[in-house]
Amino acid sequence: MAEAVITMDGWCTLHDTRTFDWSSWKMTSEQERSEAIAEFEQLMTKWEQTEEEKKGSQSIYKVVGNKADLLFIFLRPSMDELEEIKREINKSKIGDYLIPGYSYVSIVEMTMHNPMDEGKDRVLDPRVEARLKPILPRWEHACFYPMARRRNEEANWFEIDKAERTRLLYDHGMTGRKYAGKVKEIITGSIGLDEWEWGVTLFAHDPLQFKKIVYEMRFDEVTTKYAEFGDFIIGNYLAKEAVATYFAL
Ligand code: VOV
Repeated sequence: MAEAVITMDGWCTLHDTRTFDWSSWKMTSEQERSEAIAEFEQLMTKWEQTEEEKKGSQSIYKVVGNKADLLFIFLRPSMDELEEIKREINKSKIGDYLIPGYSYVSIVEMTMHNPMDEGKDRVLDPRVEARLKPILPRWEHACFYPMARRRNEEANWFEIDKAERTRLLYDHGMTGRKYAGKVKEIITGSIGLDEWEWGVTLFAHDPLQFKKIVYEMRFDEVTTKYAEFGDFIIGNYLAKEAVATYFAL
């Protein structure tokens, strides 16, 4: 029987997509609209304070395709807080127009696969802490997709030797390193929490880099042999200062 790898787990994560009900919004009075926007900005300020206190992080993206209009990413120490945030949005005035769409629940994850880390106490390393409780980079673009490792007769990730899995992920990490400064990744584990096994959240200044890294990784053995992918979603960063403009008619 193959050995399970030890994971280190960090903040709980919610990817929450919403479609904006523009038709109803257009029928709403200007005063109601500005009150809804002001209340939403206050919510964002509250979330920012949580981030300043290092008790979580969040970001909002304007979704490019028609899968949704907005993608919210929230990271918090507990699932309770994530559910509370969702409820807070739904109860807010603007929540009346934010129709819930696809969502994904997972937990920031690092595995002990990296052979270069063998023997080191990763828990005490502040870089590990920063990766498990990440402050989302305010880069211009984000890309999210869920994925799983293949589990069929010819290729079963959960059956192969731990050393082999470490080798494959090491090679994967080497490909990833080429994108330092261009792509940042947050891997969240979702086994037992959502439909796939991992959520991949990528950040880039230039969205072309998403295409390049995902393409290049398709040639890594770990992806070629063992990766299955869900739907991709691409968004452009929405800063608090730009919220009023986003909702303006
Ligand atoms: C931005 C670049 C980048 C870098 C540097 C990087 C490095 C690393 C390292 C060193 C490790 C292993 C140790 C750990 O920390 O867990 C991982 C782990 C993982 N990765 Fe990764 N990855 C990147 C990027 C990156 C991408 C673009 C993808 C999507 C795959 C693709 O084909 O589209 C991905 C997936 C994953 C997954 C699902 C895991 C967990 C697998 C498991 O079975 O446990 N990843 N990853």
